[in-house]
Amino acid sequence: MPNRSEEQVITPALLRDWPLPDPQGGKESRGTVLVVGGARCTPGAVLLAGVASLRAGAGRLQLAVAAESAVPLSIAVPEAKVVGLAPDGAPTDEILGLAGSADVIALGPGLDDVDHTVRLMRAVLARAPEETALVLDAYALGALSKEPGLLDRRRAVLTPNLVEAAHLLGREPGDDLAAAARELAERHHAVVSLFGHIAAPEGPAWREESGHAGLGTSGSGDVRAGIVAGLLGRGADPAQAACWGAYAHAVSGLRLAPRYGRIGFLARELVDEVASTIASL
Ligand SMILES: NC(=O)C1=CN([C@@H]2O[C@H](COP(=O)(O)OP(=O)(O)OC[C@H]3O[C@@H](n4cnc5c(N)ncnc54)[C@H](O)[C@@H]3O)[C@@H](O)[C@H]2O)[C@@H](O)CC1
Ligand SMILES: Nc1ncnc2c1ncn2[C@@H]1O[C@H](COP(=O)(O)OP(=O)(O)O)[C@@H](O)[C@H]1O
Repeated sequence: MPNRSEEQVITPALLRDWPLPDPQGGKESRGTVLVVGGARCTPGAVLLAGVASLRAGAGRLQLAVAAESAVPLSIAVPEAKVVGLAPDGAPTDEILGLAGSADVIALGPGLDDVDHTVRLMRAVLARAPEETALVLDAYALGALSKEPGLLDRRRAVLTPNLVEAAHLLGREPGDDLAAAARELAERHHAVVSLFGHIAAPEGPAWREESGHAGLGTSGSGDVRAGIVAGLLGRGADPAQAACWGAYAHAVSGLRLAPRYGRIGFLARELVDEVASTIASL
């Protein structure tokens, strides 16, 4: 483990020495991921995150989205169980039931109202057992910036982009993203994955160096959050899921470059590369 002031560079060798759990049983042994998000105009964010979690190895997938999108989404992702949110974004009993039994809950992709998200998170987290692993992304991070107590020291990975990091920090993150990731990890007692910089609340930190401009594409953050959720589902601990997830996200982009160049690929194309990127290690 590196000391608290140093970042360890994430290389294939480092990851090979830190192997992912390789559950040998059926899908039950690789965890159930519940993705809660998808407001009226952005249901696709949940599709990206959910399918990415399966590509990263999750056993089962459940999606909760704006009610009007539930049927089309269930057809677009036949691998998932899909349930609808109430019109004001409130969780239904059905969603709370799923939250009570999921191994991993990814909150935020595609939500678009911070107050609705605070309410939704409060209800979902009240129902989720303490051992449930969490991934907070997008508007779940906006909700956390308003109510820092929401997380309550659970096992969690936060995956902010730079805008979300600014909301969480209460200022622009500036040039020292390693320090920003560390500050957020300490403040929220959670693993933070910020633009290639990963910090654990206990002090260790890592740096992923294959990130590039092509990853800055609509929906890319949703994919990254989904990969981390899938890795947690198959049994990785939060720091391991964040490090493997940052690598799998960035290298999936590099693998698309021969076809599209370094920019211009789509977030959904990243999803298609995730399983083989992970398997290549
Ligand atoms: N904008 C787009 O074209 C797309 C958005 N998508 C999803 O749609 C949602 C909105 O994304 P945008 O990038 O448009 O987000 P915004 O530009 O509206 O906000 C960026 C971030 O700022 C934070 N925030 C916003 N209002 C806040 C407030 N009042 N208090 C505290 N924090 C606040 C949230 O954490 C939010 O994720 C996200 O959940 C994202 O996953 C994706 O589905 C892909 C397409
Ligand atoms: N130029 C870049 N270099 C390295 N990583 C990047 C770059 N652009 C984006 N990323 C990575 O991809 C993630 C998602 O990109 P972003 O444009 O913020 O998408 P979203 O709005 O979907 O969150 C970022 O949080 C970061 O980890």
